[in-house]
Amino acid sequence: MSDRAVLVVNAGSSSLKFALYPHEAPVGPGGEADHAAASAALAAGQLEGLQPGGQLRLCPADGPVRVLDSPADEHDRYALALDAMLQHVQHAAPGVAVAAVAHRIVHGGPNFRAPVVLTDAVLAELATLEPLAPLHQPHNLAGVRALRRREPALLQVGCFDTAFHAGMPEVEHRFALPESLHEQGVRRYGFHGLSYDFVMHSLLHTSPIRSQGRVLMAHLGNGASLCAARGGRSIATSMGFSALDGLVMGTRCGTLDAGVLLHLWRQGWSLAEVERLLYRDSGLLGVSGRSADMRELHRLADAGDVAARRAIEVFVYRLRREAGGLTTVLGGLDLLACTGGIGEHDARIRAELAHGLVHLGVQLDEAANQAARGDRIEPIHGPGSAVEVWVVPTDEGRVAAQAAWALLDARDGAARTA
Ligand SMILES: Nc1ncnc2c1ncn2[C@@H]1O[C@H](COP(=O)(O)OP(=O)(O)O)[C@@H](O)[C@H]1O
Ligand SMILES: CC(=O)OP(=O)(O)O
Ligand SMILES: [Mg+2]
Repeated sequence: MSDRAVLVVNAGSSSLKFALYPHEAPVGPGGEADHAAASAALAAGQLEGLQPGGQLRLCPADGPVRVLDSPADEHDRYALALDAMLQHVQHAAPGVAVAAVAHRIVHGGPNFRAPVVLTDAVLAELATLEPLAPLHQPHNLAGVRALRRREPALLQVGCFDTAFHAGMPEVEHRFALPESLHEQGVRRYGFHGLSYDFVMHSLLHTSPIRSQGRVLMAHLGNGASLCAARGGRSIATSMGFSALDGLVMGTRCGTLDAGVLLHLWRQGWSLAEVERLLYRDSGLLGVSGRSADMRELHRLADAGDVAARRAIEVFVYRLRREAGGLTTVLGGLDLLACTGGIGEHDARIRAELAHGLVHLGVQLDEAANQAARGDRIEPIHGPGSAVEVWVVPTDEGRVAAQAAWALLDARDGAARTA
């Protein structure tokens, strides 16, 4: 076993997911990583209760939950939680040194199109993007700063959700707004890029030809988006300037007529109230008035709850509508891939999406769809389907770890030749 590993951190508003990955040599014809052959994470889990007033807990992926002290001061909370995480990974992988920490950072803005070492200057620039992803960016950066305070010498690397979409054509990333705003960076960026990168590389091994054709990837989790890819690269995506656009999400509204915002402002809503409405009180939660969790909504809808059923119907309708638009951009469809918590586990939503694309020749193997558990990559299309359909369990952490290793290897190489 390798004696060095990269710790991947994905910090959210109340929890921080972590996983420790050993060194993985890039393999495959183009030097790309073979996700299918990759070894498992050496340790994984999450810290919960990071929000003020929360009960801090360390929840290892394969062990009992540890309840931690919960100091009131935010810096003390982070310090205590990170101590517990570092102790846990040292215990779970004895003798393995953490060579770097790779962070999932959702917004890289116009300038960060590849993984980067997180210096103070980089952090300051990334902080200016916080208003564009208020559910994610402030927490992503808080994780970096807290680790920096605790381990100042540790190399920290930022890996951006937006980077996978950096090559989208201009017509896709431009808003129909004046040039001056475009120059300020008001454009579409796209998100969930680490997930799409993982899915695309996974498909390259199972469907080497079709994965390079017209591919639609559906990342359906708490946040949700679609990505159209050709030649393995993103050419269009449903999320835009911020992580609000596109599909209906757990608590986010997705695409919204900007006239609604003008209407609310005229009614006297404050900026904070509008932000809260769009990011936290809308989506599945807003429409149902019940829950942001798709499992819970199915349970309620099956028991006859009309509002829960309506939320699922709006989610599915908008998913199909957006999928239709992107397949037109692609000029047809060779492969559809489903990932994220809902995409991996929810056979009913997968079927709803696939049935909305029958006109393109999508045909499911209904039994295979029902049987797919999201624990491995597997096909769910029928024998006569013109389009391959795959369930792909995503691993954003592995993409971040591989990016960090590439940076570390390049540094080691440069140090040897210096
Ligand atoms: N077995 C399941 N069946 C249906 N939905 C599921 C299942 N497991 C998770 N989900 C849904 O996935 C969503 C969370 O997705 P996930 O990708 O885990 O979220 P996050 O964006 O926080 O990483 C929730 O709506 C949850 O209900
Ligand atoms: C960008 C985004 O929405 O991420 P998540 O799905 O993790 O909330
Ligand atoms: Mg997610």
